Amino acid sequence: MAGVYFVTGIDTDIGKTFCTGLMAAWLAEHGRSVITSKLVQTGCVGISEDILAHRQIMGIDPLAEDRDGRTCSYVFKKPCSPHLAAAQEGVVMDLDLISENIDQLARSYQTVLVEGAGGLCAPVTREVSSLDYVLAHKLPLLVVTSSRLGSLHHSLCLLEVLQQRGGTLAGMIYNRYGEVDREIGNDSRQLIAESMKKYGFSAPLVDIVADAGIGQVDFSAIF
Ligand SMILES: Nc1ncnc2c1ncn2[C@@H]1O[C@H](COP(=O)(O)OP(=O)(O)OP(=O)(O)O)[C@@H](O)[C@H]1O
Ligand SMILES: C[C@H](N)[C@H](N)CCCCCC(=O)O
Ligand SMILES: [Mg+2]
Repeated sequence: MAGVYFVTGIDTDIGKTFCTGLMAAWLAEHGRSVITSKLVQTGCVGISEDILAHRQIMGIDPLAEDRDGRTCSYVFKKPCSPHLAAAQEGVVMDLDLISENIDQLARSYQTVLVEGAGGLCAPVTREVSSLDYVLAHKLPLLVVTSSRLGSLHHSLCLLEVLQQRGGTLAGMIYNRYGEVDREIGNDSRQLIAESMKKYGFSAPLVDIVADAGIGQVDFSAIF
């Protein structure tokens, strides 16, 4: 399906950038025109480091849209939540500018994958969370979760809040990176799959192994 997807996660550092790059590479490999975007980047200067990582995984150079800031409207130096990083630099973010840039990308590409900052409920501004933004723009969600310890709690909270707030789940990605115990990893996956059903979500749950390359992934259940 074509369109704009919001890639979020159960937490920061969970593999959103890795999985976004892989999904974009997979879509391109399957003939789709695709671009990635980053809602807001913190922790670097210049071109968003997450966008650069997406391009590396996609095997392409940075695009004109990356250099002119259309794929990431705001980049802040402090490696923290966007609301604080922006305040530190005296910037008031214009969320309409962000969505105008995303809309513009969607006019030129079949699929736009927008990576969020942090987990789904993390703040973008002091008032607006990623989830608020996603619901306001009716964006389907691709949620990265993982087999690492602690993911069960975060995953079940996310599913509960998504059900309550009425979000659209297009897919869950089960990132096996950092898995230390196969039995725990398999059981957590099973429990997350059962919980998705319990909360009324029929979206696919797609596995990603550590260091997965394009030949080891299949996102056809999502796209
Ligand atoms: N399946 C994987 N195989 C190999 N490395 C991985 C995998 N998943 C994540 N990583 C690595 O783990 C680290 C954190 O992942 P990543 O940067 O994708 O997280 P993130 O959710 O995008 O974080 P942020 O909230 O900062 O955007 C990175 O070094 C990334 O390359
Ligand atoms: C700097 C870091 N890698 C992320 N890009 C920002 C994570 C914000 C998380 C906010 C929080 O949930 O406390
Ligand atoms: Mg990232």
